[in-house]
Formats: sequence, structure tokens, C-alpha cells
Amino acid sequence: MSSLSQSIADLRKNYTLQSLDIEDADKDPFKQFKHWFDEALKAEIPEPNAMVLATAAQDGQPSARVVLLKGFDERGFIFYTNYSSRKGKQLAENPLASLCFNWLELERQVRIEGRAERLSQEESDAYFQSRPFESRIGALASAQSSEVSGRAALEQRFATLVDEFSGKAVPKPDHWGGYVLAPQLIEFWQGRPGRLHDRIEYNKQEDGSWLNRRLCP
Ligand SMILES: Cc1cc2nc3c(=O)[nH]c(=O)nc-3n(C[C@H](O)[C@H](O)[C@H](O)COP(=O)(O)O)c2cc1C
Repeated sequence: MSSLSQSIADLRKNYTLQSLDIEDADKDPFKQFKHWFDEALKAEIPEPNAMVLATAAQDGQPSARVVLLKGFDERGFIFYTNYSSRKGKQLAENPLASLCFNWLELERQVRIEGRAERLSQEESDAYFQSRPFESRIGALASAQSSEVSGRAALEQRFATLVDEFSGKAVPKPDHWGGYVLAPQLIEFWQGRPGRLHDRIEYNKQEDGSWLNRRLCP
């Protein structure tokens, strides 16, 4: 093993900050999520709404990338993207997806699994129009996940659109919008000493209620 690989293998942190007991966890996983999200905000974790979104095409090949959580409510967890991107195509083939938040400063992870559905055009439009001008232009300029000849071509397209829409309303492109991931499973992980971490998993029941249980780390 090279000395660099050896030093990676030696990276080891003992988790000591907090604990999570099933008696203390909220019975409602959305309330528990809000509680932890508020603590992530309070701890000033950089971009606490950054989450890994994993999707898989029908052939089973998974792919993962970071997207930003833009809200959550009784329907689920909301993010925005390009429907023609790789993830958008995969979600069209297979709406089952998962999210993972990694709040290392608090020694916490939250995993979510469920089914992603597109938001209505109206809801996506309302969010699109709340974005800064440059972000709206960026969404128009980028055919996300498709090949581009070079950075210059992208910048040229951006500049042309800035000229075209300067001082005017920027329409949301049809291929851009939100998804809400309706969870079936949510797991809260709190790092503990000796790798005996706390894991509380919530599973949605047929009647819509949630059951939680402790998992081995
Ligand atoms: C911090 C961070 C936030 C991001 N937020 C988003 C987002 O909200 N929506 C999005 O489409 N891509 C976002 N991206 C870019 C994606 O990770 C990814 O590169 C892009 O969506 C293309 O993914 P795909 O080809 O798998 O569809 C973000 C990347 C990072 C690092």
C-alpha cells in the first residue's frame, strides 16, 4: 500500500457529540427532520440544504449527485432541476429515488427513500420567478447533462440570452422544474463512540402512519 493510501486508511474520527434515543425522537419523521435541519442551520453548516440525490435508470445503474433542498412539507422533499438532464431522464424511467444529507459538523446523516413526482408547472414557475435573473438565464442557457463544445459556447449563449431578456420577464423553460420526493423511509443517524452509532429508521405504513425502530449501526 502506498504511504498516501496508508494515511487515508488511518483517517479515523471518534463521534462523541450527541445521541439519539427512540424515546426522544419525534414520532413524526418530518418533525424530527425539521428539528435536525434547524440545528444544522443554527450550527451554520455550509449549505445544510445540499443533499445527495441518487436515481437509477431502468437498467438498474444508479447515479448520484448533489442537489439543493428547496422546501419540505407534508408531501415530501422538494428540489429543482432540468427534466431533460440525466437524473430527469432516469426519474422518468424510474421514479424511485433516494436522498442523503450529510451534516458532518453535527456527526449526523439523514437518508430518505421514496418516489419522486414532478411539481405542477405553476409551482415550478412560482419558484423559477423567485430566482435571481442570472440563475433564470442560466437555466435557459444550459441543456444540462448534454455535451457542449466548450465553455466559450456556453458563455456566448448566456450573453445572448442576457441581451434578449434584459429588463423583461424570463419565461420558465418547459424542461425545467421541481420534483417532490414522497418518502417511504427516513433514517436518522447520529455518530457515537466506538462505532456504536444511533440509527432510528421510520417506515411509512399503509394507513399513512409511521413506525420507527432502532437499527444496529
Ligand atoms: C452544492 C451543489 C448544489 C447543486 N444544486 C443543484 C440543484 O439544485 N439542481 C441541479 O439540477 N443541480 C444541482 N447541482 C449540480 C448537480 O450536482 C449535477 O451536476 C447536475 O444536476 C447534473 O446532474 P445529472 O447529469 O446527473 O442530471 C448542484 C451541485 C452542487 C455541488
